[in-house]
Amino acid sequence: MNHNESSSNSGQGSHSRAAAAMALFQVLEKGESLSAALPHATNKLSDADKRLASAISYGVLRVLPSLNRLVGAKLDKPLKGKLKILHYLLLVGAYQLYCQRIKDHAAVSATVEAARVIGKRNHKGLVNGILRQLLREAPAADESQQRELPDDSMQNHPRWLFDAIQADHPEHASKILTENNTHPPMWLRVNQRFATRDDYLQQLQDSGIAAKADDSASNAIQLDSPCPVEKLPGFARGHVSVQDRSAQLAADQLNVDASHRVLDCCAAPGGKLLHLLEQHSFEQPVQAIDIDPKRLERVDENLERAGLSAVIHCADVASTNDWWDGEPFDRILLDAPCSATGVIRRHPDIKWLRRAEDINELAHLQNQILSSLWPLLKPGGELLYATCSILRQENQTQIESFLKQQSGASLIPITAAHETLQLLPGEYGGDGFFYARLKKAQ
Ligand SMILES: C[S@@+](CC[C@H](N)C(=O)[O-])C[C@H]1O[C@@H](n2cnc3c(N)ncnc32)[C@H](O)[C@@H]1O
Repeated sequence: MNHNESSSNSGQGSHSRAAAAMALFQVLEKGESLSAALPHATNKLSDADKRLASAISYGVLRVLPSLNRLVGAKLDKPLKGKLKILHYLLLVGAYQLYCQRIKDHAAVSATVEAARVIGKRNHKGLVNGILRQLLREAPAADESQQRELPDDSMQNHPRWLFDAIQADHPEHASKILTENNTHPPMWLRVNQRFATRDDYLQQLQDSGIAAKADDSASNAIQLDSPCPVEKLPGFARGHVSVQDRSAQLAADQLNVDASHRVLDCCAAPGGKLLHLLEQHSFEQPVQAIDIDPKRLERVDENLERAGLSAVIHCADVASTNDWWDGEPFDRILLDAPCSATGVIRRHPDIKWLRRAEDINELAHLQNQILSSLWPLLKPGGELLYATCSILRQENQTQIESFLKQQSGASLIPITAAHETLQLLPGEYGGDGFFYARLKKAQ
C-alpha cells in the first residue's frame, strides 16, 4: 500500500492523481472493471505515474466505504452530475493522506492541481479546503506515520457479500474479510521444461530478487515483493509465468497423462493451459475454448512466449454443435465463469461491481455449462470443475445438485478428508479457489 514520494513541486504528480480519479469514476459510475479503466486513464503517463495511479486506485477500492465516510462528512451536500468526478478526486486525496507514505503537502498540492487536469480548475479551492480539514482533524505525529481510517462495520465490503461470507464461512469470515483488503503476493510458476524450482530460485537470487518456494505446490515460488515481469530471468522465453499458487493446483488435480485427449474450457488468458502443456508432451493436441476473442489473444501470446501450441476455439462452450468434432475427451478442465469472490485482493473492484443477484445467474450458467460438457466426456473420464469463488452456491452446492442430476457422475475425493477443495483467500498465501473432481461411470 505504501508509496514513497518526496516531491514538493506543486504540479508534479497531478496527472497520476487525475488518472486515478478518472479510473475510479469509470469503475464506480460506469461499471467498468479497473483493469480495463486504468490503462485507458493512464495511457499518456510515465511508468512511475502509471504505478502511482494504479496503487492509489486499487487502494481506494479496498477501503472505499471508510474513505466515503471521511470525505462525505466534509461536504455540505453530495457532489453530483458533472461534479461527481471531484468526489473521486477527494477520495484519491484522502487515500494518500491516510494510507500512503506520501508527504502531506505533496499529496495535497498534487491532488489540488489534479482538479485542473480533469477540467475543474474552479474547484481547486474546494479540494484544497477539504483535504486541509482532513489534515487538521487527524494530525500525524510525524510525516512517515499513517493515520487511522474510520472503522467500517462490514470491513469495507458491500452488505450482501459481507452476509454471504458470514453465512458460508462463519468461522473464517473475519480472516477472509481482512485478506480481501490486503495486497496479495506475487506468485510464479516455474516451467519445469527449462529449470527445476530450486534452479530457478537460484536464478532469482542471482538477479537480486528475493523469493521462497512453496512445498505444497510443486512449481510455485512466492516473491517477497512484486516485480515487473521483464526483470524475471527467462520470462520472455517462457521459463516462468505469473500465476497464483491456488490456480497452480489445477494441472495436478486434472490427473492427466500424455496419451489423454484433453479439453480446457474457459481457457483464456491461458494460465492453466500453459501449465498443462509445460508438464506433458501430449500425443494429441490439447483443445482450448473461450467465448471472448480479446482474451483469446492473450492465450496466443502466452503460447507463443513459451513455444507451445494448442487447438483454440472461440465459441460458447455450451453450444457444442458449433465447435465439437464428436470425439469424446479423457479429461476436461472447466474453469467456470464465476463471481471471482476468491480473488478480491487482486481485483478489489469486484466488491463494488458484483451484485447479489449475479450469483443466481452465475450458478445457473455454471450448471448449464457443466451439463452441456458432460456428454463430451468418455466413460471413465474425469472433469475437473474449478472456480475462483468462495461462495457455496457456485461450489459445493453446485456440485451437489449436478451429482443429483447426473446418475453416472461421482466425486473423486481430493484428499482422504475432503471430497472437494475450498481454498480461502490467503490460505497458503494463495487466492480463494474451489476444485471438484468428477468421474463419469464406465
Ligand atoms: C476464470 S476465467 C478462465 C481463466 C483461465 N482458465 C486461465 O487459467 O487462465 C473464465 C473464462 O470463461 C470464459 N467464458 C465465460 N463464459 C463462457 C462460455 N459460455 N463459453 C466459453 N467461455 C466462457 C471467459 O471469457 C473467461 O475467459
